[in-house]
Amino acid sequence: MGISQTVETAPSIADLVAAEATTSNTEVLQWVTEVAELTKPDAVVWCTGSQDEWNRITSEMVEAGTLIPLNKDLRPGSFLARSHPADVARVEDRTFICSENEADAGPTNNWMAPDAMKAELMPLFDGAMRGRTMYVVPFSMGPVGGAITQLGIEITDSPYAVLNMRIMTRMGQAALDGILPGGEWVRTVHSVGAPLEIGEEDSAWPCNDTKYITHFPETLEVWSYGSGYGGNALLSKKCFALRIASVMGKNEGWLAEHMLLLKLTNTETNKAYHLSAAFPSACGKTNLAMLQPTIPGWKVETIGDDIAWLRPGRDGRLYAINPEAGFFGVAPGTGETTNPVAMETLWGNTIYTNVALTDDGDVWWEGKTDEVPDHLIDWQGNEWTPDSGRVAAHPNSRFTVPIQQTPTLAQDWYEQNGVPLDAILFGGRRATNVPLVAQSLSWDHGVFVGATISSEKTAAQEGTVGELRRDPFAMLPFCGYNMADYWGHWLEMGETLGDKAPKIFQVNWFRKGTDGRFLWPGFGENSRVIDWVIRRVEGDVTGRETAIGTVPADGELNLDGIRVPEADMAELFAIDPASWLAESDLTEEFFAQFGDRLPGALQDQLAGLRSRLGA
Ligand SMILES: Nc1nc2c(ncn2[C@@H]2O[C@H](COP(=O)(O)OP(=O)(O)OP(=O)(O)O)[C@@H](O)[C@H]2O)c(=O)[nH]1
Ligand SMILES: O=C([O-])CC(=O)C(=O)O
Ligand SMILES: [Mn+2]
Repeated sequence: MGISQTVETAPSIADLVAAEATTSNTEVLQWVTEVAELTKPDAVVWCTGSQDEWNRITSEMVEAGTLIPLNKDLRPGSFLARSHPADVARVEDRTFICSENEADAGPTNNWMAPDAMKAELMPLFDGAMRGRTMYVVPFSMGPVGGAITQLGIEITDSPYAVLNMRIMTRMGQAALDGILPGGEWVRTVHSVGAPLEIGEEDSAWPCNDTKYITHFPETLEVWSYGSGYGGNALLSKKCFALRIASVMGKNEGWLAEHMLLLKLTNTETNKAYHLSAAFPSACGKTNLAMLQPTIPGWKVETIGDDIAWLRPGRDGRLYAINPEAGFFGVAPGTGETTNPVAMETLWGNTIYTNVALTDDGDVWWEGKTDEVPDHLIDWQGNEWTPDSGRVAAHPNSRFTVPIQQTPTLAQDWYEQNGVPLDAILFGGRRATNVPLVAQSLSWDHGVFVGATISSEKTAAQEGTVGELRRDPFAMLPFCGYNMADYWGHWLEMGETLGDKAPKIFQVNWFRKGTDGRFLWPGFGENSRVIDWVIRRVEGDVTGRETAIGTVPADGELNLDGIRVPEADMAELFAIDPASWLAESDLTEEFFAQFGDRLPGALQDQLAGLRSRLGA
């Protein structure tokens, strides 16, 4: 039903909202009505998450030219979307934490006072959905009713966002029914910021040069304007599940983390372990989550690839869930040899964004196959041949696919109350300095290690690829409050967990030789590192203590069946005190910006490191 129909008594916006409403919760109805009155859409659709709804929206988008259906025999139920060439990644400089007090956002976030931000946003949202349909998308992060689960609603004028949300979350009626009067839920609003005049033709990827990704942690709201790209538009993901949830967790005694989650089973003893790992964007979470061990003795199953919520359980251990229901993964570099599990997962029902199209209606990206096709349509819709001199797929091109298609999915993904964690890994992309693996000397030292992670920039955020930046806990762009308070919260969690706390390790798959090649083969071979990690957890190996942590002693890392030259192995574990001292100076500078909010325990850890390095 549209308000553009020429009847004398055009229905009011409130009527439009109420007519199709699938809830009687007055708080929800009132909020949806307010947003509709502000944004002035032509129509309102309450999403139920049904297959019919999916079919209808995909057909409409194919007709509008926004989605290209892929060859049904090769990729059933799958589509390609090409974004605007300037709307391809998260926009961190346009991302704001709008807490009442600036100090609560901390020095690593852009901040604006909530009232000031709302005053800036409201004129933009006023009429932003004109000529478009407003979708009301209820979703659950985690199994509905679970101990760690949270609920939210995204209002969006992007059907692309709706389809992605249906894959990425438990979206639909059950989530809406779970929102009880007076209950806690997160309100998120998204507009591509491209209202249509009557008769104006739409573009395939509407967006706006002006972009705002704004978070209001005190009122549990997200307002996102101007971008259709995943991390900016799928508000369940980085906006809610990390930025807002990290604040909820701080207040309620849990943690929202940029972590993959996996289950490991020792095939001899049948004992199961759970491990989470925080690596910055495009630094290997999806790959590790789908690890295919190259050594015998381990079965690896996937639980999550990007976000984990952690909460102490009744038995005093730390429990984790993957709040999401799909993967929004980096396409380039994903291939049969690097990540066969992902390739199998992608058999169908997938939305591809900014990859290349083959002549037979399939998708391609750099690294998908060894041989490069002779002809493609590139991510911008142009003819492409291998001598075009440019990439066929955007470096941050992505696939969105339901987690349930993963052949290695652990039954634990369905666990209402999560899985107990045995180990936590922190990592980054470091060409130098950081060894392949090192165990932290204590929980506090582990928090220090997490707090001081730096990594080379990737294509997942705008900016210069390769530049080294601090990315504490891989949360630099995702922590919704003062990072120093966040470290304090982690330190407190260690006190709460005591000797039931998971063990903390640092890893680096990306160390390079002077010739620029990776020293470690990575991917499936990372199982050798995980194997050592679990043997440390069990106390089966002693390791060798160094200034920066405990590394495998000679012979402890299983290298059966691979050939890494001895010189490379030595370089992978080389710890150069001079460069670590130089790094300590940078850490001191980095810490200084937090002033007296920096927990004293981290200062102590820095002093301890320097003294172990012989300073
Ligand atoms: N050399 C090397 N490259 C790796 C390894 N694991 C992953 N990569 C590459 O790193 C890139 C990103 O990997 P992903 O697993 O998609 O990264 P992610 O952390 O899930 O990224 P986000 O979805 O942005 O959070 C891909 O190009 C991978 O091929 C590894 O062990 N060694
Ligand atoms: O948020 C996104 O757009 C994709 C992602 O996982 C990341 O960048 O970490
Ligand atoms: Mn991520």
